[in-house]
Amino acid sequence: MPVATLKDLLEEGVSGRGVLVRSDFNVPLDGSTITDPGRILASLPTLNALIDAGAKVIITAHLGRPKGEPDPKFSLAPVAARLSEELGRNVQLAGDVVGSDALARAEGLTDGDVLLLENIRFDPRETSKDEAERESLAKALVELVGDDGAFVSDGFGVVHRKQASVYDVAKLLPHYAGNLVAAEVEVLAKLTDEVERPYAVVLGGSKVSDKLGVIESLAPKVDTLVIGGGMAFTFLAAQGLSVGTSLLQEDQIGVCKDLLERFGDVIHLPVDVVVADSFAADAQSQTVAAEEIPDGWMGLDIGPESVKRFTAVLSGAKTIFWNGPSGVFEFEKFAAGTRGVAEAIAATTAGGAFTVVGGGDSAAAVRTLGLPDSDFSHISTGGGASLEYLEGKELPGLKVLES
Ligand SMILES: Nc1ncnc2c1ncn2[C@@H]1O[C@H](COP(=O)(O)OP(=O)(O)OP(=O)(O)O)[C@@H](O)[C@H]1O
Ligand SMILES: O=C(O)[C@H](O)COP(=O)(O)O
Repeated sequence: MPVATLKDLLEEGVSGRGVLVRSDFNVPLDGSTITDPGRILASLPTLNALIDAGAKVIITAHLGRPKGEPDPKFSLAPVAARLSEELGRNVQLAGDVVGSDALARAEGLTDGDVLLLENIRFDPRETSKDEAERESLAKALVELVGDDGAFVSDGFGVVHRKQASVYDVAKLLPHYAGNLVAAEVEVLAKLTDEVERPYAVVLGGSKVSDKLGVIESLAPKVDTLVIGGGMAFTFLAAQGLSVGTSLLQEDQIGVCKDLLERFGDVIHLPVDVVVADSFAADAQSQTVAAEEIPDGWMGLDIGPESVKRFTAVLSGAKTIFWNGPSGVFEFEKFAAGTRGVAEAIAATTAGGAFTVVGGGDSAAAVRTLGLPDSDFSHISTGGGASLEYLEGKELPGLKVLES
C-alpha cells in the first residue's frame, strides 16, 4: 500500500506548522565523541527540506539502551552539537523528553527552528509493552507539535520497533515517510524482489538474542550464511565446543543445534578465533582453533583461517548483505577479522556484485577501518531493521505509515 511521503507534506505546506520527526541518532560513541556520524548525515535531507519550508522542527530520537530513566551517559548532547554544525544553525537540546523544558522550548520555536528532545528512552513509556502507556507518551509528543502538527518517520534503523515515538505517535498525527525511510526501502526491495544469486548474508555483532531469530527465516532464502562476531559462539557451543567466557546465549543453544541440523550446508562458522583474557583494548590475546578456546578466555574476533575461508565462500556471490562486525573492531587488536570480511565483500562489489552493509556499528566499522563507502553498493542505516525487512517481516514503523 502506498504511503504519503515528505514530498506530499511539503506540497500541503508546512510553514509555521510543528513537525515531529523521528530520526535514528543511535550513533557509536567513544565517550562523548561520535565515531561515525553516518546516521546523522543520512537524516539531513529530510531535516533541511523541512527547515527550508519553514516548519518548526521537533526531533525525537534514542541513543543506546538506557533503563527508562535519565542517564547522562546516553544524553543526545553530542548529537545536538554535531547536528548544529551540519545544519549550520543552532539545534536546541531540551533538558527532558516531554517535560516542562521541552514544552517551553517547543512553544518558543519560530519558523525554521530545530529542537531536539532528550533521549526518548529516558521515558519508560517509549519501550513499554503496554499500549496505553505508549499511547500516553505519544500524546505528550503530539502536544509539542500542536493541533495542526504532522509526523515524519525518518529513523529507518528503528522502524522494526513497536515503540511510542516510532509507531503509536503515527496513529495520532498525519504521517509521512521521510526521505531516508523511502530511500532505504527502495534499495532493500532489490534484495527481496528478484535477488541475483548466489545470495550471501554475513552476520555478526553483539545483539545475539535479537538476531538469532532472523537466521531461522533467512537460512532457507539464502545460498550462504556466514556467521562471525559475538553471534558465532552460541553456534560453536551448539556443536559441543567450549567457548570460555565468550558472548553466549545459553537458552538458544538448542535453537542453534536445530539450525545447524537443517541448514548445515548453508551456514559457515569460524574455524579459528582470537581470544582475550579480558574485554579490553590491551588484553592479552592469542589465536586458537575454534575447538580449543581455553577456559576463562573470550573470543573477540575471528581468526585468519576463518577470514580465508569466508573470503572463498563469498567470492562467487552476486548479492551480499552484511550486518554485524565479525569482531570487536573498536579495539585494534581485534579488528583484523572485520577488516578481512569487509575487504572480501568490497572485492565482490568490484567484481559486479550488489552489496549492502547495514547497521550502526557495521557502517562505523567500514568507515573506521578506512574503507570508502564506494566499496559497497549501499550502506544502510538499519541493522536489525534491514534484517527484519529482508526476512519479509512486517515492520511496525512502516506498516503504521500505510494507515
Ligand atoms: N566476539 C564479540 N564479542 C563481543 N562483542 C562483539 C563481538 N564481535 C563483535 N562485537 C560487537 O558487536 C557490536 C555491534 O553489534 P550490533 O549487533 O549492534 O551491530 P550493528 O551493526 O550496530 O547493528 P544494529 O544497527 O542492529 O545495532 C560492536 O560494537 C562489536 O564490538
Ligand atoms: O542501532 C539500531 O539497530 C537501532 O538504533 C535500534 O536500536 P535498538 O536495537 O536498541 O532498538
